[in-house]
Amino acid sequence: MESQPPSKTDVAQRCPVEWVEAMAEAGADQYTFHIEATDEPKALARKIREAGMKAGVGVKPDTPIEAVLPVVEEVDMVLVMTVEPGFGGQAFRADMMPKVELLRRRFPELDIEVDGGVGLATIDACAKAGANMIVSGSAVVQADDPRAVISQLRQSVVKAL
Ligand SMILES: O=C(CO)[C@H](O)[C@H](O)COP(=O)(O)O
Repeated sequence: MESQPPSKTDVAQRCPVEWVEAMAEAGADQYTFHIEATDEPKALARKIREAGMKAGVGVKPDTPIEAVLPVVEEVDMVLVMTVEPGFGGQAFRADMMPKVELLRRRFPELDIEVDGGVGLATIDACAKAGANMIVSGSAVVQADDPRAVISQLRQSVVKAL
């Protein structure tokens, strides 16, 4: 059987607990919820793992990183939003990099993702801060050569690991 690419789901909506089983049944490998969307992040993370997926927790720009620290031991990845969630094409928030740096210092093995405004002009700041997973929308889809951009983004992260 051909191997399938990993399937990753970011759920920014309210009531993220309602979608866990459906996403697992649909074949998602990882389920990321936003810390602002639940009062019970640890229980949600456990439910996601029990459903056979990796658990991720995201934090919006206006939320202090301290909000996710109690949950880190229960998740596989922390997503630091570098724009307000909602749509692509927004400007990268460099002032979010201290959140990434703090996480990397405290959790050397943790997967740390950044999402929003990440492209060739901003990837080095993310990589240097300690991000090892990135989401890049506009910079890739609007590029003349998307493959080359993806490759350069990847190289920047790998170089900093
Ligand atoms: O939906 C998003 C944020 O909610 C996009 O994933 C994110 O903004 C990436 O797009 P871009 O690289 O264009 O910023």
